[in-house]
Amino acid sequence: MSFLLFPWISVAVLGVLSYYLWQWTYWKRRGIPGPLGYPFLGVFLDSISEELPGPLKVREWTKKYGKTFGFTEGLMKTLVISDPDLVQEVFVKQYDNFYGRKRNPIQGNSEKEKRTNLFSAQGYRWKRLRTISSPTFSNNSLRKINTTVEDCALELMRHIEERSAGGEPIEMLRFYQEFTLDVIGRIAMGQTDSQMFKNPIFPVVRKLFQGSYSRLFLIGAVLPPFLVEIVRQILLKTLKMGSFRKINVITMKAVEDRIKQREEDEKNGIEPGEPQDFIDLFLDAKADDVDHFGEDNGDFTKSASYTNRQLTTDEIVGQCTVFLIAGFDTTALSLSYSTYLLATHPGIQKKLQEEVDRECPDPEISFDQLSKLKFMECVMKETLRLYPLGTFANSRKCMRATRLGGVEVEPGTMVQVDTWTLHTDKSIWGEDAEEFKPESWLSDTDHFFQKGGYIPFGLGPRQCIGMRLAYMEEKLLLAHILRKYTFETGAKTEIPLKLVGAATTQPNSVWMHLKLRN
Ligand code: HEM
Repeated sequence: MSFLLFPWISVAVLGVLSYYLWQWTYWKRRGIPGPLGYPFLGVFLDSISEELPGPLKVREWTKKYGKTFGFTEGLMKTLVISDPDLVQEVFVKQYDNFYGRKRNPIQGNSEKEKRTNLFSAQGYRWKRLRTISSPTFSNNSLRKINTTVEDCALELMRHIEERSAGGEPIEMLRFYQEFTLDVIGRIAMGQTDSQMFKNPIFPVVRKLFQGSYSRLFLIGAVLPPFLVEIVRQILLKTLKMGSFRKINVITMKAVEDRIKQREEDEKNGIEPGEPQDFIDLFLDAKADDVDHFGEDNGDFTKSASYTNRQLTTDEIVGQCTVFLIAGFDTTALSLSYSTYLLATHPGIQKKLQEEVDRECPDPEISFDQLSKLKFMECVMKETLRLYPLGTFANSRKCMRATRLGGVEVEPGTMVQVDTWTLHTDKSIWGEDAEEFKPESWLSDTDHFFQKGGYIPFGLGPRQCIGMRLAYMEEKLLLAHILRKYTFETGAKTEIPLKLVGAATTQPNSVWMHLKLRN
């Protein structure tokens, strides 16, 4: 019997191998330049190499192959772009052709999962989640959580005071991660008080962003489709995805507890008060206009199971979890890069301190005072220009055949922006594009707003939903720190920063002395 099966198995294996080889030469056959890597794997080994973080490797390739090039990782094919017009085309003008985001198959099928989230969902499901979630990040909602965020900032100040009292330097990235986790824990995961430096999920969350785990995760790109689900289940039970599960369990409990508490309050005739956090806001949220979207293509039509105007418990857990994952490291990194740039540009730091002293004279810093910190905003914008974050998210999946700058793009092709190159393109930013010059955001910024030229939070309908929250957290914390301290570099500070990472880029460390101001 096995003898009879042999020819069929051989044909099947040969078929799979030939298909992999055919895909490996995909861009070459179309005359698009790019790194070939190895047969079957494409550039997968470069993606997991520790030599250079992924986004910086892509920047090197742009230098070599130009502003449009392609690469493959197993069966996944990616077109990389760094021309602002093409970015605008993909993210805005041709949004209907590119409404999915690049995803590794090991992340599962966002169409089928009960607990999908805003980051992974696409089509109608994404639109519904986005419509329901958007009010949660409005000025009105952020104003309500300003006190909680300030509480977290003041708690971090206590830890900074303790740690810096003897003149010891502080590793600021670690401190900022404690702050951002505390904020998300308190506004999206049901945490009732500060857990700074004692939160049991801190190592679990941090692990998600560590290089070795991120690299393992990338393996899904090169597996044949029939193996993806098997490997996914193994990873879910063991490594990185085990961390996802722990976070999900904590959030699920918080949401269920809140639902029970609301039911009990209702039974006892207690009037619902002001929403305390995102869980309350999500439980209250309704999308009245969700079925009035006018897309004329089939992808946005409602599937029977997701027409509910309110979020299901699973969806609330999905949203809160993704806010933790999308908001924890990004905001902490942005604060770390700003800190480094301020310490290495003392004149700019002084100017910022003067603004903070002028605009925030009271012990507490109000939501309205934050909007007066214009120079602070320039510092944050300029930081994200020089050190863009989460750049892997600045990607789209082609959903229907189209053309992009003369290149035919087939459905299933991923389009990735090389944000690092875009943000220092001399034709947009001038000859001193690599320099830190926040004051230029104060003056005529028309040339900065070349459409598609500056995308720290992405662009178009899928732009980062947490942008205003991130700015609010950063402004509040930096204002409190800079009123009291000046950042100074020391022997342990790495200058220039040593950048590490796999799918993301982060500084190896950001050691700072916090010198008390007179
Ligand atoms: C400095 C901090 C942050 C940076 C630099 C950042 C950056 C980004 C980028 C580049 C994208 C992709 C946008 C696109 O595809 O057009 C994104 C999407 C997203 N971000 Fe952020 N982010 C930050 C903070 C946050 C925070 C605090 C949250 C939530 C609490 C958050 C939640 C999300 C979500 C849910 C998406 C997906 C949006 C969608 O597809 O509809 N981010 N972010």
